[in-house]
Amino acid sequence: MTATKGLEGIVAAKSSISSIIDGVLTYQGINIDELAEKASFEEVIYLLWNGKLPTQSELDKLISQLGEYAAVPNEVIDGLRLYPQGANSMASLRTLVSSLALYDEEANDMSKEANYRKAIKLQAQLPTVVAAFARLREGKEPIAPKKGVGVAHNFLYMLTGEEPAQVAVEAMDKALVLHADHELNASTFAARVTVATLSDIYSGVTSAIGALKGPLHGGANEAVMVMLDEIGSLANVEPYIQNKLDNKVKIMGFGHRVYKHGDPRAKHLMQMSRQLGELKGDMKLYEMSVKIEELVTGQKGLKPNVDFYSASCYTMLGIPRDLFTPIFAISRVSGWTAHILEQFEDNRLIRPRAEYVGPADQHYVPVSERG
Ligand SMILES: CC(=O)SCCNC(=O)CCNC(=O)[C@H](O)C(C)(C)COP(=O)(O)OP(=O)(O)OC[C@H]1O[C@@H](n2cnc3c(N)ncnc32)[C@H](O)[C@@H]1OP(=O)(O)O
Ligand SMILES: O=C([O-])CC(=O)C(=O)O
Repeated sequence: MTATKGLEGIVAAKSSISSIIDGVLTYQGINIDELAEKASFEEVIYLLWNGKLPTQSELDKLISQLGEYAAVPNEVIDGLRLYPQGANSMASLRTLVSSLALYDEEANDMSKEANYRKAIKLQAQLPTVVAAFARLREGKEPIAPKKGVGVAHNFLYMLTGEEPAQVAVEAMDKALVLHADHELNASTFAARVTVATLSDIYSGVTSAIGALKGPLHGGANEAVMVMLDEIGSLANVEPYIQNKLDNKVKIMGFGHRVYKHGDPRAKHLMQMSRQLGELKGDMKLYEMSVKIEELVTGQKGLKPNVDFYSASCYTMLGIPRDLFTPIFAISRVSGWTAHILEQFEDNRLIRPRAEYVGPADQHYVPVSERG
């Protein structure tokens, strides 16, 4: 038995949800470039869960169900009020999702219908709890979700308490489409491992949030913004990045386990970053990002991934940087739940082996005789 570090190249599941073949990403066989330009996030959610694009009435029904389930139990919000000041946003989201399960009477109902309903609830409620987290820590009361609007619109509304600009809704919607699913990424794998024990969907999503939090995965979008803030100006990009590269420090938002010639989602976010900069009349973050890309790609051959340009986009939408990874979760919960439902359809416990590299032929030594 020989271990493959990081399971690189190991095919660990069959899935018909999304694919990455020769650097091309599809959701249910539809190229991400097409979906980014044409699909709404709600259409993508339906596509991931049902394997086909919705008809108008199916789409209307999903939007209405998302609106119906978006309010969260008061107890969950009351619990959130007790979280310590300065609590980490992803740790808070992890706890919030776990606590949502406590107040869902069907949390442990493993029927197909209940699991599909819980997928809708999770998709509906994540934006609500992220917005409530963001408001409460600023001393503001949470805003109740609206009915009949899409996830992007509702999230921005609940965050700010104001009707969001159309351009902001469109940008957020596209970002949600681009982040929705990605084959067997680390958080999705964590979700599938968890539910393959026949644990519940909330446990699967809680595991996934824990995995997404790390800076080698979803946490990289916040880390990119930390870097941009540290750099501070276009003039400082070159000395800052050169120093990191010379010292073999990883540049957040670059590289990918699967894509070796570039992440197809990055170009859409790059374009969005430029457009938002133009609209704002402030190109600083976009220009800094382009300069970083020139240096990192030029010297290391590493290309930006989905997390790189999303950082400048979200900042230009006025979103605090520690909400970037929770926003990733608001989108990816569609993919996590699709994978969980797929796992339940044809489940088998996921239990790989380890290559033992510890000592052999050891014996118990009484504590009094240990050196
Ligand atoms: C949504 C997502 O999860 S997208 C990924 C988000 N993560 C990031 O942006 C964090 C930065 N990137 C990385 O850490 C990596 O590229 C990962 C985690 C995404 C992929 O990792 P792996 O496939 O395991 O590659 P690994 O970390 O082994 O890197 C291979 C080599 O490239 C280098 N490398 C990889 N990424 C970077 C980077 N961002 N900056 C500088 N060097 C890098 C490594 O240092 C390593 O060099 P070495 O062989 O000289 O030691
Ligand atoms: O697939 C991966 O390893 C990481 C990634 O890009 C994602 O989850 O979107």
